[in-house]
Amino acid sequence: MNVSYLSIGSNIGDRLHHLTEAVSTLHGHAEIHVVKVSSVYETKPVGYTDQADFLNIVVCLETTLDAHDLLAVCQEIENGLGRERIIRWGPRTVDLDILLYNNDNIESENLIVPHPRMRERAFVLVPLLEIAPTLVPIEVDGSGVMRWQEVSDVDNFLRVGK
Ligand SMILES: Nc1ncnc2c1ncn2[C@@H]1O[C@H](COP(=O)(O)OP(=O)(O)OP(=O)(O)O)[C@@H](O)[C@H]1O
Ligand SMILES: Nc1nc2c(c(=O)[nH]1)N=C(CO)CN2
Repeated sequence: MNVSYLSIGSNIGDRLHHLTEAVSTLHGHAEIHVVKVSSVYETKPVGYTDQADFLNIVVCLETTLDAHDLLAVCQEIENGLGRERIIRWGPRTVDLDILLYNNDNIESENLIVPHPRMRERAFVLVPLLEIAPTLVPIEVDGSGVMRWQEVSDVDNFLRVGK
């Protein structure tokens, strides 16, 4: 089973409805099981700033789809909810980005994973931290390539004090 994390954002129309529809369509797919959904965060637009605030979430899912087929499902959901691509980083009814797919590094023409801008985006990192607090980026042997992996040995930690 493959594990993937997606970032989902919306800043047009009924933003919460768009997020809910995206999650329920993912979960309704025969080859996708949504495991965790973060809280909903209202965030200031990043990149192109002259647009409305976003609602953002991150979801964790298990899937038998490969990463490219998962991207196709994400794009079908975007199109189904009326996504139009007019301005780069501009307003959208819904946007689904693949952040991580297992521990894979993918660089194809239409898919880069881990998502190349995820480490600069608080609207990604804060909900990701909420649902995956032991997932950390670790550089592979000084190569500049980052792998996100679970830190080990946390099971025996005991939180003390506050
Ligand atoms: N990890 C990824 N997740 C989703 N799309 C990706 C990914 N890597 C590459 N892409 C490609 O990026 C293209 C543009 O996607 P989109 O229009 O949603 O970009 P964006 O969300 O506005 O910007 P950003 O990529 O910075 O989040 C898509 O057609 C897709 O093929
Ligand atoms: N706050 C916020 N800003 C963005 C978002 C987003 O989802 N939330 N998505 C973008 C392109 O993926 C660009 N800017």
